Amino acid sequence: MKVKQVMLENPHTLHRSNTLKDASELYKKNKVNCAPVVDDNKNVVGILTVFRVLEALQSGATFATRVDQVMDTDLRIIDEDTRFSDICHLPIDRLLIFNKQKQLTGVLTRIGLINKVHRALENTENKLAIAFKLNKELKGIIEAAYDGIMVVNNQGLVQMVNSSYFRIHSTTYDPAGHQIDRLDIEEREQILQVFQEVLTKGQVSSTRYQGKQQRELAITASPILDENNNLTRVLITFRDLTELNQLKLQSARAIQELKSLRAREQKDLVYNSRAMERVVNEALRVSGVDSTVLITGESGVGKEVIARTIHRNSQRSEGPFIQINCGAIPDHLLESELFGYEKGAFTGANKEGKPGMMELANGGTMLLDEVGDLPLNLQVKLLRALQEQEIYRIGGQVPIKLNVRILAATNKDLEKMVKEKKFREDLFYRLNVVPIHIPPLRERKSDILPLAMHFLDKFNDKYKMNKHFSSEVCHLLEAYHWPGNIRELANLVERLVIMSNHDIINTDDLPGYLLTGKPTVPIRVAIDQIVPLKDAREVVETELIIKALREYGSLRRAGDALGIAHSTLLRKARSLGISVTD
Ligand SMILES: Nc1ncnc2c1ncn2[C@@H]1O[C@H](COP(=O)(O)OP(=O)(O)OP(=O)(O)O)[C@@H](O)[C@H]1O
Repeated sequence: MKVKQVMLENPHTLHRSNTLKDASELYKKNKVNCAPVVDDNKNVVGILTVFRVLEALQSGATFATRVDQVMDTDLRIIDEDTRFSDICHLPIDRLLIFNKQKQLTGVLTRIGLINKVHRALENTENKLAIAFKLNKELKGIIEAAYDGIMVVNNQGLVQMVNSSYFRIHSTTYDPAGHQIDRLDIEEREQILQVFQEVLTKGQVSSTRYQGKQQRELAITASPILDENNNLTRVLITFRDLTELNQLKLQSARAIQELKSLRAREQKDLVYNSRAMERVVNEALRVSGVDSTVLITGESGVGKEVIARTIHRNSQRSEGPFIQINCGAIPDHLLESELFGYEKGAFTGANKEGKPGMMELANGGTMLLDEVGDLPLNLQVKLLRALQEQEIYRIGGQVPIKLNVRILAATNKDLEKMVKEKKFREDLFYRLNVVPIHIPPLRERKSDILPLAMHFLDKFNDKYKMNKHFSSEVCHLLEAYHWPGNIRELANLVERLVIMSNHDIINTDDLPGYLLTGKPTVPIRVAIDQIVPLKDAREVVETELIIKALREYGSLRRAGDALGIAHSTLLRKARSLGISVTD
């Protein structure tokens, strides 16, 4: 502390010709106990303290006595910038304080000093109280933080941690007072890393720590600077992501379940079997991402329905769903259907040119149905379009950027086709990013009745009817092996609704092949002589095949009734010498 901070500034002065009465009045009026004495030129010539006045009065002076007769002239002049500690041993009441220009700027008096010290003390006490309150509030805030907090000084000494730190670490071990590189905690390396980074770069640094039992922490270190921008401490926070991750997982599950419920509510998607539930869940899962999906399964199992489900539940649901059946469009038209063409691209082309299906699907989803029927030259073009996400119209020079999600469906064995070089391997892998296989209806029998009822409602509505199935019909529908899958079931139900004469659809209304699908009487074979097994088999097979062909009239239906593919039936019939036309 400097003298100028504790002196009495701009003191009132006495003129040397003033009397002791003048001096007493000055002291009284200004509540001081000394005054410098100046001459006509304002030069300080002495100093007069109350004590000196009393001494003088005791020794015979009167109030009329001039001050220059009793004042102290043995002057102690101190520079105002002198440190107080250097002069505090001197007689305080008699010190005159000058500035560098040798002008009187103050006096140092005991009373003044006491007053100043008192005021300073009061001030300090106030400030201390405020600081104390602030400190308490700050501690409260740090304690209230849900994140764990650790304060480390710039030497790496941990100064404090809050209670969330203990909660997050499930520990009572207090790291305060320990060096950061010697802490006995799992994520010491990570803490050290962010701490060092803050020290070297002076910036916030973060990292993650993946601990045992899926515990995950986000660790962030931030610099604390003093008023001169020097880094004094590092604040390290610990955020427990485990809970957050679990919440995320729970919300993802909830979304998934909601989707699942919504999908179940979708009127055109009926199922009850575990197998189909798995398929639908797979579809819902992939609907959240933009990957290519290859949907496989026999004809009529619901590949398109699943493709639509994926689209409807994806972020593209507001965009178009465009489907192209690669097997139904003649090869020479397929390219222009898929990619479009520019005006005048070929004779017969529309004058204005025409966008292809892929362009129409922009922002949405495109289903390449019967993708196995795509000719090889178009497979190359499709692959390029998928990889580049852009296409050229036929006759076009400018690429058109695409944002289309591709779904492909087939009832063919594409892997086999790849081996036979009928399908490009690279395109197969590009399409088969996520495979979804839909099992045939005969492998998910618990779906048959719900589907049959669904179609019954639908066609009753359509034809303004009120038909029902007899319980036997229900059994037979369930027992049948549905080679044409759901499409076949839908067609049959529509036919039954239209054709049956009564409100109850009974077994008489069913086609014969459905009745033989589940025999109502046990099979009996009449044997009247012993013959070798091989011959017996041939006889039985021949009779059965002839009977089936006669009854059903077509190879396919006869094959269905016998439970073999029509090609097998043809081969067998020929080998047994039965004449059939394919
Ligand atoms: N789960 C289902 N719920 C209700 N209807 C279904 C279901 N699955 C399929 N269908 C209906 O069955 C018919 C055939 O389905 P879809 O066209 O999706 O089969 P697909 O496997 O794509 O056939 P293809 O291979 O012949 O193209 C459609 O009328 C469809 O609406």
